[in-house]
Amino acid sequence: MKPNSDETKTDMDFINSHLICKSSSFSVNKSQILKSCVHERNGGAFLEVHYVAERNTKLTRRRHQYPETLDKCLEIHKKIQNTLADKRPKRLLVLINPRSGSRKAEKIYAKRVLPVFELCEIQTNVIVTHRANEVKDLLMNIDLEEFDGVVAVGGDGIYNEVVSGLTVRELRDHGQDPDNPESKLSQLKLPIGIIPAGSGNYTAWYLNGTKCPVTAAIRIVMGHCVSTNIVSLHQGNKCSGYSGLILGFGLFGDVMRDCEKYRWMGTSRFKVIPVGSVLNRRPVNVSISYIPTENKRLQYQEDFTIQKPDFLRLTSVPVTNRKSARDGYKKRTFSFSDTLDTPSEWKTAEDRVVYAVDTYPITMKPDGTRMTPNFGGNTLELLITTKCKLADHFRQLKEVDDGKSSCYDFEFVKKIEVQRYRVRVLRNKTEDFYLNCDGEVIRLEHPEFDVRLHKQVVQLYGKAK
Ligand SMILES: Nc1ncnc2c1ncn2[C@@H]1O[C@H](COP(=O)(O)OP(=O)(O)OP(=O)(O)O)[C@@H](O)[C@H]1O
Repeated sequence: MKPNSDETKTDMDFINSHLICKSSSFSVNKSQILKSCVHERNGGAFLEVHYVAERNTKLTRRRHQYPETLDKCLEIHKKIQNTLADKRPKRLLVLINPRSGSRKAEKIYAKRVLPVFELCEIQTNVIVTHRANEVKDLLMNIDLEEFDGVVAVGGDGIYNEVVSGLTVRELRDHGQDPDNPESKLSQLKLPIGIIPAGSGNYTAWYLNGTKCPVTAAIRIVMGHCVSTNIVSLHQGNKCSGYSGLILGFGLFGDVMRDCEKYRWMGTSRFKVIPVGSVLNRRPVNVSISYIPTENKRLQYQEDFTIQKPDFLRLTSVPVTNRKSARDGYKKRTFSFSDTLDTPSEWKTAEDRVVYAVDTYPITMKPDGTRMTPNFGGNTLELLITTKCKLADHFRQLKEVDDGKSSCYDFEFVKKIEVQRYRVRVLRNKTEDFYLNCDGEVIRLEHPEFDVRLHKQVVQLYGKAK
């Protein structure tokens, strides 16, 4: 039976009063306990408590043993079991990219992650991939009811594959066409965990403040989730992908294409190659149109007393929540993508010659002198880098790389808060253009692409705020 919060609090006081009296310097709270077990030895007994210690941003496992009577051990153990959150996952689908980073993903999983999962008695179904896009295909057909969450072991690319696979699956399961940019996306069925074992590992780093795989594993077993946004990318009536980290056109597409050519250099390619790409930067003639955030009816997000028109209520609320929607609309069930896009909301950007057009679904916001990642915000920042001197461009990119809060305060960088945007390349037909989608290179096949924000559709196992 699920304990109520009063019982949990009392149980926790009880547990701590017993644990503290055995070791005055030690107490635990509910969110620190990984597991407890009772051992009998030489006619006596002891309670073993596995818990989490946090130092800076890193989490480590610790263990404490308490000699007690068997009855007392069993009593405390039972109360600990009651307090452990029922949202902790019990069955995980683990997808490992053996080619990630320095090809140590399998080893990292076996040595640093599996012991945490085993300790917490999590059942795992582990699949090591053999090729790119295998994960996307697999997630189309696998029985998702069998799992409480999906874990990607690798870099931002394998995370992207999991997001893309689950997104297409979600749309298909709700009778929506992934190739239609107007399709409404609801929250993905399963939370996603990321074990950093790739080259960049930015998503895991933003999420946990560290690239430590043990910390990521502990965050997964604790079951706390952070809601995050993604964007969809369409070109020529086809979905080209989804991004949860970066979608960059122009310079950032070229940088990634150049870096892919030098994959054999390992992670050092990201330090050297971009310099050459910037030196060879290409101005691109484009027309950019967008739906600005302020035009949208955002009050629906916050103000639950405002009633949506009936036709929106019936179409936008996920099936499982429709009853509560009819019963007074108590649940927060719809997202921005539920509102209607009308042609009158589109605006056109003035700039026609650009070096880069990019967006970050995890928005970087200034916090003092540094940029810090923000998950699940209401808007997407469309960053347009217009014509500028090479030296100034280098200076600005260096500030981005250093995570400085002033990195977009350059007059040649335009920042527009949007919900959606389109870029049309007014191009020279012989030139190829590329997009950087979470570190993967996508070649532009059509003169126009369409990008749309989907808010808080992904739940990531991570640090609860
Ligand atoms: N078995 C495989 N062989 C080759 N490529 C694979 C395999 N499994 C997955 N991939 C692809 O490898 C690409 C890169 O993977 P991943 O992001 O995990 O590593 P990375 O590029 O080293 O790290 P990061 O993206 O953090 O820089 C992804 O696009 C993924 O689709």
